Parts: sequence; C-alpha cells; structure tokens
Amino acid sequence: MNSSFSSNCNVLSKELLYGDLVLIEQRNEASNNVEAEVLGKSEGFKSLDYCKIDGRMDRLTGVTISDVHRVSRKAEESANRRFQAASWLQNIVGYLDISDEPSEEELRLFLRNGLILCNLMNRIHPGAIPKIVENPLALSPRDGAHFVYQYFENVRNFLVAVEELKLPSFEASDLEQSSLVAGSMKKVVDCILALKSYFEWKESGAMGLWKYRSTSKYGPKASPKVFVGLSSNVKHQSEKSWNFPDLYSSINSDTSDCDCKLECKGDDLNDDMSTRNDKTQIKEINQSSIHSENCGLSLSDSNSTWIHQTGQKFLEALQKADSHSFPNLVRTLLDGRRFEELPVLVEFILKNATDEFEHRLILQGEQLKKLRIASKELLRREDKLVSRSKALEALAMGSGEEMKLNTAHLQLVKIEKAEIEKEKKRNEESVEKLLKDRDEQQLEVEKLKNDLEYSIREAKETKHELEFHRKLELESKMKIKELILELEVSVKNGQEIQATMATELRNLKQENTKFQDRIFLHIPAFKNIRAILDAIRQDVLNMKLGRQEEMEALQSKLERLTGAAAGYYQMQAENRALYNEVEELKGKIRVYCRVRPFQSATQGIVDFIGENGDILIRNPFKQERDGQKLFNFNKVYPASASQEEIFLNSRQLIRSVLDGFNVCIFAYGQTGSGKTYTMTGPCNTSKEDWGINYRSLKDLFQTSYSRKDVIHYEVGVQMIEIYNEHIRDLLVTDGTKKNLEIRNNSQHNGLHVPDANLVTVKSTEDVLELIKVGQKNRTVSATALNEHSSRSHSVLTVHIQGTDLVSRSILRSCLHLVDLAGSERVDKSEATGERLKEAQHINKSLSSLGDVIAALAQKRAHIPYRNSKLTQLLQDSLGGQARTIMFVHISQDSESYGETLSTLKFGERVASVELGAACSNKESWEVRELREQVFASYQNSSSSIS
Ligand SMILES: Nc1ncnc2c1ncn2[C@@H]1O[C@H](COP(=O)(O)OP(=O)(O)OP(=O)(O)O)[C@@H](O)[C@H]1O
Repeated sequence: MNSSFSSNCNVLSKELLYGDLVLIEQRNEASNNVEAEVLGKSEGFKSLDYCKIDGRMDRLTGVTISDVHRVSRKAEESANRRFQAASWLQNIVGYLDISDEPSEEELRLFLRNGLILCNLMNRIHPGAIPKIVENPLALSPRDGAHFVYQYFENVRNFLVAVEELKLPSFEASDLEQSSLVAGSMKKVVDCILALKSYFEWKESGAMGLWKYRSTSKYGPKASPKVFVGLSSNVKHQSEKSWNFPDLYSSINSDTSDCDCKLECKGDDLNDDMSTRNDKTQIKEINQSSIHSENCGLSLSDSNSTWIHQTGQKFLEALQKADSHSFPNLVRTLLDGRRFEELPVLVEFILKNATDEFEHRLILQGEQLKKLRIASKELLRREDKLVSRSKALEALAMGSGEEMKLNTAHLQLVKIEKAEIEKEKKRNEESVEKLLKDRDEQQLEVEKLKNDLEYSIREAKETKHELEFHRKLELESKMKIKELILELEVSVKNGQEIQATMATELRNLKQENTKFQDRIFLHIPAFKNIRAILDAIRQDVLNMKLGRQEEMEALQSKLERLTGAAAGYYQMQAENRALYNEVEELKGKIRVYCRVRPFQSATQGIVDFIGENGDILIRNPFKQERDGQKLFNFNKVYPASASQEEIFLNSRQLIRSVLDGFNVCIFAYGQTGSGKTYTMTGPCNTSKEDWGINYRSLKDLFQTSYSRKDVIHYEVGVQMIEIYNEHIRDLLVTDGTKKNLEIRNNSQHNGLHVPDANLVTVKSTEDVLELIKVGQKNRTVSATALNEHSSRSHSVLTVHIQGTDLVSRSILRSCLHLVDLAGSERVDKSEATGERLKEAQHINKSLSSLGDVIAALAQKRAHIPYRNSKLTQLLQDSLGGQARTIMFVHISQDSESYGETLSTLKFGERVASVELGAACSNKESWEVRELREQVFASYQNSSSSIS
C-alpha cells in the first residue's frame, strides 16, 4: 500500500467492489477533498495509481471511469479463469485442499512445489515426467536452497513437457512472485487452461481441429483436409505418437489408399503459433506429391505447379474472404485453367472453402457461448449491485458523513449499473448479430456442400468423357502413324516413278524432235493430199445423201408392199378357212346347243354330251333306257363352257361379214335358258363375261384395222326390237317408242328397217355405249321364271361397207345378232294381263319361225315368211344366201324336261334346213357404176311421171 495514504484511509473490500481492483480513498483534511487511490492488480495497472477525487467520483484525475470498468472487467475475467483452472485441477489430480475460488496468491502457493503440475502432466501424458520429487523436505530438511532446487526440479520438468507439447508456457519464477505483483499467475493459469483444452480434445478422440486461442492442431482422424482435398482418404502415419512436435514438425500420411504423401519439416516453422499452422498447411501442399492412378482424380504437372504457386495465396485469401467475395476469388483462381484440370481444382477449392466456413462457424459458436456466459454474469452482477445499493441506502440512514459517502457510492453504483445495462444491451445485439451471421454461414455451408456434390458428380462425368476422348485420341494417333508410314512408302514409290518418267520423257522429247524434223520435210506433200482427200470426201458425201433419199423412198414403198402382202396373205388364209367351212356347211344352218348351269338343285336330265355334237337326254319320269333320247348338233356346249369358248367357234364365220357375206346368229330357247347371257352377257358385265355381240364387234374392228391398207371399212349399227308384233328402234335417246316398218331389201341402202337409227361406229367403245342404250330401251320384265325376262326379240344389225383400195370395188354386208324372246308355258310362267299378252305374241312369232323352218326343211314352194314380223325381218338370213348360226339353249333341270325336249327338236329341224349357197355381196366398181346409172335414170323417170 502506498505510504502517502494516511492510516485512516477507508479501504473498501476488493471483493465488494471489482474483484482484484482495490479502491482506497481518503479525505484530505487540508483541501477537504476526498482523495482516492486505485490499486489495479490486473493488466493495465502494473503500479499503484494515485488519483484525486474532487468531491465527485466520476471525475477522477488520471483515471477515467471507463478505465475503472475495463480494469474491473479484466480482473473479473482473470479471476474466472483462475477459478476454472483450479476446479479442473481438482477434477484431474484429485481432491486438493483449496477453495473453489482461490486468490492468485492462494493458487501460487498451492502450485509452487510443482508436485501437482507434474502429476497433472503425467495424467495427460502418462510417463511424461518420470521422476517427481514427492517430498523435498525429506531429502535435506536443513538445506533451504536444496528445497528450492527440488521445487525448481519439479517445475522445470513440467515446463519442459509443456514446451514439448508446444503449449503456452510460463517462467518458473512466476510461481515465486509475491502476491503484490499483479497478474503474475496469469501465464500459469493460461498454461493450465491450455492443458485442459488439449486434454479434452485428446479425450474426445482427437477429432477435428483443436484450437486453443491462436494455437490450432489437427487430429489424426480429421486429417488436414485442406491439403488433401485432392484425396479424402489420407491418414496420418501414427495416431499413437500423436504429439505437438510431431504435429508441427511433420505430418506423414499413410499413403496406402491413394499414394499421397504430405510432409513438413519442423525447422521451417515459424515460432508464431497462429501462423505456424497455416504455414504448415501450405508447406504440405507444396511438398505433396499427388498421384492420380489410385485416387481416380489427377493433376497434371502444370496443375501441381499451379497449386505450388497459388495455393498459399488462395488459402490466405480464403481466410480473409467473406461469403460474398468468395465467388470472385474462385473465378480469379480458375481463370485460364485447362478444362480437364477444372474438376480437381474445383474439388480442391470447395473442400477448403467448406473447412474454412466450418471453422468460422465453430469460432462463432464459441464466441456466442462466451457472450452468453458474460451476459449471465452481468445479470448476476446487476442483482448484486441492486442488493448493494439497497444496503448502502440503509447505511445512508446512519450518520451524515457516512451518508454523504454512501450517496457518492450509490451514485457510482447507479452509473455503473447504467453502464452495465448498456453493455448488456450491446451484448444482446451482438449475440443477435452473431446468431444471424451463424445462420447465414450455415446456409452458405449447405450451399457449398451441394455445390461440392454437384461438382464431384460433374467431375466424374467429365473424367469419363475425358477418358473416352483420350482413347479416341490414342486410336487416331495410331491411325495417323499408320497413314504417315503408308504415305512415306507412297512418296518413295512416287519419287521412283517420277524419276523413271523423267527419263522416258527425255527420250520421248528427243524422238519427238526427230519426228517433227521429218514431218516438216513432208508437210507440202501432205497438204496436197489433204486437199484431194477433202474433194473426194465431199463427192462421196453427196453421193451418200442421194443414195439415202432413194433408199428411204424404196423403204417406204417396201413397207407399204409388205403391209399389203401381209394383209393379202392373212385374207387368203382366212378365205381358205372360210372356204373349208362353207364346204362343210353346204348351205345348212349351223346349230349349236348350249346347256345352262343348274338353276335348282334337282336332278339333271342331260346324261351325256359328246365331242361330235351328241347330247343324250333322259326323261325323269321314265325308266332309264326307255326315257333316253339322243340329239345331234354341230356342237354341244356343256354348262361349264366359257363365253370365250362359245365365241371362238363362231369367229371365222362372223369375220366373213368383212368379205361381203351376210351373217346371222340366233339365240333360241325357253325363257330363262341363257339366250341374253350368250348374246350380251350378264348384267354389269366384265370383259371376261362379254357375250357374242361385244366380242364380234371388237373382232371386226381389229380385223378391219389389220386390212386397212387393202380395204377401207365403214361400220354402222342398228338396234331394233319386235315387241308385240311391233318394230321399235332401240337406239332412240328421247324415249319415243315409234312403230317402224320393214321394207324389202331392194332399198338403195339395203336396209330392212330404214327408219331405224343407223349409227356409225369407229371403235369397240362406241359399240359398248350403243348397246348400253339399246339394253336400256329394251322391254324387260320380271316373270315367275326369269327376273329379267326379255319380252321382245332384239336384233342388233351391223352394217358393213368395204372399199377395196386397189380395185375400188365395194362390198356390202350385214351381221344380224338376234336375241329371241323366250318361249314360255303360260301356265308355268303364271303370266296374266300385259305379261300374258306379251307371252302370246312371243309364242306366236316363235311358232311362225317354226313354220318357216318346217317349210324350208321340207322345201315347200311357199314359205310363210309374212306370218310374223320376226320371219319377215329374218327372211334373208333364213332362206337367202346368208350364213346362219342358231344357238339353242336348254335347261338341264328335270322340271324343264318338256321345254328342253321341244327346244332340242326345234333345233334339229333347223339343222336340217338347207340354205342357198352363200355368196358375197361384192360388186366391181364398173357394175356398181352401171347400177347407179340405172337407179338414177329410174328415179328421174319416176319423178317425171309424177
Ligand atoms: N351359261 C350360263 N352361265 C351362267 N349363268 C347363266 C348362263 N345362262 C344363263 N345364265 C343366267 O340365267 C339367268 C337367265 O338368263 P337369260 O336372261 O340370259 O335367259 P333368257 O333365255 O334370255 O331369258 P328370257 O327369254 O326370259 O329373256 C340370268 O341370270 C343369267 O345370268
């Protein structure tokens, strides 16, 4: 205590006010001022300070009130740390006879002999201090110096062990200091708390980063990820021998997993503990050799150099960087790096960044904890102050002097309280801020982790791609090598060839020169020869042209002659065939019999059809032999015969119309037996089903075309029907049904029904159209026996006029294609009314036909042609010099046996009719001219008579 203070100074209990702070005040009698001395034993008050208080406590001379607060706070912190150290010592070493809150002096005395410290060290590191002097007094009780030495021995051993651990240490003399030297125990307390922290870290398995104030270490399991960010599998060499010298001087990594080795030499380490660790990390980066094969990721040499050069800068910058400037930092680092290096570098950066942010979070957590403890302490102190102020107020009730003093104290306390409240508020604010920061940083860390995972995935994909590209590159290189080799060979060959060619070219040039010399000699002679040759060539050319024209003229003549000859030969052949047929016919009507397919599934009545025209019919109502009847015709067609087959047999006869013969084809038979089918074909007919009408006209057009160079043909068509004994034109387009007259064939144009339309046709298509019109106009009705029964006889007449192009003679002929109405048994056809009338007319005209045929067959003198329109119309064909074919149609159904029998009998009768020998209606042009003159004079005379 300072001697300037009088003995009656009022010393306030240090515990009462500010812990280690001692405030001594004294009233100066002379100045009547209160003088005070502030004794600070903590930092900042190394010696006694003297201050005068001019009546007011907040105007202390030399020492401000905030100094007092600062010192007070430090003293309190220091006391707390001391209590903490003492409490931990008790826990580790066992019960010690020391108070819970010892003063510095108390603690110093307690630790002075070094025994407790040595035991502590051995507890942390068993065997660290092998020899401990347990009882120094026993060795030499009278030798005080020896005691000191023995104490010093223990303390020195302890300090050596601390040094080895590179922990904050103190001087042995710190334990010898008097209690009046403020803060002498601070270093001792620091050392014990550092040991505590290290011990706890070690006890927890040395996981993660251990940090005591500025000193930090890495545990063996939490290997320095920063350095091995390139491989997370690195392990330290020896977990057992894990101590601080080892930690700082070298970190040997077990490279069994990825062959990474990290080393750092202790000599290079900076003494400053705070920077040493970072430098060690950088060193490890610098000295690390990274092998790619086992780790799966690789760094090229240049990349490794990049890490050497920029790794340190990056880590330093990273420690300074906040979360906002981090992306810029990363961009700067990656700028200009090669693509294949990016995955590894990104992983490196992200891992370091994650560690750094985690570290920051831990620090903030610790800070937060401390702040919480501080605010709790402030609350506690506030309570204390309140109670003190209450006590002071009670005292103020005592004496006046005391009251004054107490009032001053009270004021001081109030001011202090206000300060404390402010500080508390500040603390709360900083706690809030820290919490906010921590949340933000946690979010940042989460984001970085996600980024890291994404980058790792991308890095793997990129790696696969790179491998694939590398493979391709290798293959390409191989191919290029092969090609280069081939090219070299080719170049070599080319050079050889070039050399040979050059030699040959030289030789050729020499020869060429010689040859040209010779040519120059002969050029004038050559020119003469060329002129002669040109003249000859021109002559030959002219001759050739003349010959060519002659040849072309001859050719066309020849072609015409060949065509004419061909037509002539064809006609000759046809005529020959016709001649044979005519011979065969000998003027008789040809009769073909066609059997219709079954109409109903009854038993048939046709037993046999022979090739020679025989047909055997069986009476279904009689015994086999008795009921059979044999008929013979020119040909019999079974039900299976096709339309084509039917036509082919008649074709030659039909063609003879082009030679001037009249031809007539009848279709006869009972109703529904297939007459229309044979002549026209079925409804909606296709080409295969075409009947004789279409086929005949098509054939006539084809034949006339083949003869076009010999004869010019004109073809006209008439189509009429005989319905109920009236003749109607079927080629009317206006629907009129005018009855027409039959004229005799003496008419000029030879037409039997001159008033019927005669339509000129030039092609089969024209005929098809016409026949369609005719079919539409024909009277057809449904009867019990035929759904589309023809109720009239239809006659399609094709008129032919041919002019012989050579002889100018003319031929006229006609082809009658007659589809007769079907005979029917009225009782069977159940016809009544109009149908009955039609049936009667049909039957009547057919019986007239039968009569004519019978008369012709019997060669009677009178043939009753005029009995019906039908016989009248066909007079020429039946009795004249026409070629006639009659198709008799029969049904093979047993129900039609009667009709079939009468049809066959009729056919047989027709077959027996002998016609006059057919003759062609050809007349020479002289005859024709003569006839035309006669006809003209006849007409003139008749007109003059009228
Ligand atoms: N040979 C055949 N093959 C297949 N079907 C046939 C044959 N002959 C006739 N028909 C069919 O029988 C039915 C009657 O034939 P179609 O009309 O030709 O007889 P029709 O003798 O002309 O009768 P109508 O005298 O009553 O006019 C038709 O449906 C026809 O298609």
